[in-house]
Amino acid sequence: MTLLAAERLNKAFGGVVAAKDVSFALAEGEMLAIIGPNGAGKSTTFNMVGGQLAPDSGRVLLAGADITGQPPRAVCRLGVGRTFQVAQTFLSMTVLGNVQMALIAHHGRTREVVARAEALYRNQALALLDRVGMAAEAERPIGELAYGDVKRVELAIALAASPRLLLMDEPTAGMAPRERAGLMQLVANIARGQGIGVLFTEHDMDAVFAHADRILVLVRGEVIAEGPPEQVRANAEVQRVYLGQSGHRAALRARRAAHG
Ligand SMILES: Nc1ncnc2c1ncn2[C@@H]1O[C@H](COP(=O)(O)OP(=O)(O)OP(=O)(O)O)[C@@H](O)[C@H]1O
Repeated sequence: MTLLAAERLNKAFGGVVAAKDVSFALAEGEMLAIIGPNGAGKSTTFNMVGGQLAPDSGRVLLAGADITGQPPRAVCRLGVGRTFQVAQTFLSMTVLGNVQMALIAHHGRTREVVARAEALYRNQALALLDRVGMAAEAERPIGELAYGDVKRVELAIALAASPRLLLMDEPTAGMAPRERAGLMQLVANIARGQGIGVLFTEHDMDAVFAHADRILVLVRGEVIAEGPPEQVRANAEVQRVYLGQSGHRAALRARRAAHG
C-alpha cells in the first residue's frame, strides 16, 4: 500500500527554485533514498514531507490523508517520525532513560515524570533497545557511548513514537564506514520487518546503493531519475550529472557486498 505520496511539490526561495514538480511514492516497508548534488533540493523536499516547510504548491499524502503544510508536531502525531541528532538526547541520562523519555513524551505523560520517570515505560524502553541491539548498554550514561551506538539509540527514540514513516536526514553522517553498513542494515531490517516506510537523504553512495529499495535523484530541484538502484546506476543522465566514477564504484561495492 502507498504510505507516502508527494504530488508535484514546488518550493522557491526568492529566485531559487529548490523543488520543481517533485513527485514520488513510498510503500510500507520500503526504503527510498533521495540523492543529488549539493543544493539539489533534498533537504527542501524532506522538510516539506516532515512539515518544517510548507510547499508553494503540490500535496503530501500520508496513507491517503492530505498532510500538506501541517506543522511538524501534527505530522508527527499522524505517524511520521524523525531521527534526531545527538544534541537532542539527554547526555547525562542513561541509554534506557533516554528511550523512556521518548515514550513518556509520546504518551503525553510528561507531568508525571518527576515522581515516577524511572519506572515509566521501562519494559517498553528495554524492548526498543533490544530491537536496536543496545539493551546491554541500557544503564550506561548515553554520553559515554561510541558515536555509532548513539545513532542506534536515536533510532530507538524515533521508534518510541510508533511511526509508520521514518524520515532520516543523513543517518550515517559522521560514522565510520563499517558502522554505517551496520546501522543501515538495522534500519532496513526494522523497516521491512514492521512495514515502516523510510525516506532518507544520504551522501554516502555505498549506504544508498546497498540499502535503498528505490532511489530518487534530484538535480537543481527536479527529479531526473527514479527507480531501483541498478536502474538508477545505469541511467546515463545520472551518471553524467551526479554519480560519475564514484557512484559506479559504490554500486559495484554494494553488489559485491550483497553477493557475499
Ligand atoms: N531557507 C532558505 N532560504 C533561501 N534559500 C534556500 C533555503 N533553503 C534552501 N535554499 C536553497 O534552495 C536550494 C536547495 O537547497 P537544499 O538545502 O534543499 O539542497 P540539498 O540538496 O539538501 O543540499 P545539500 O546536499 O547541500 O544539503 C539551494 O540553492 C539552497 O541554497
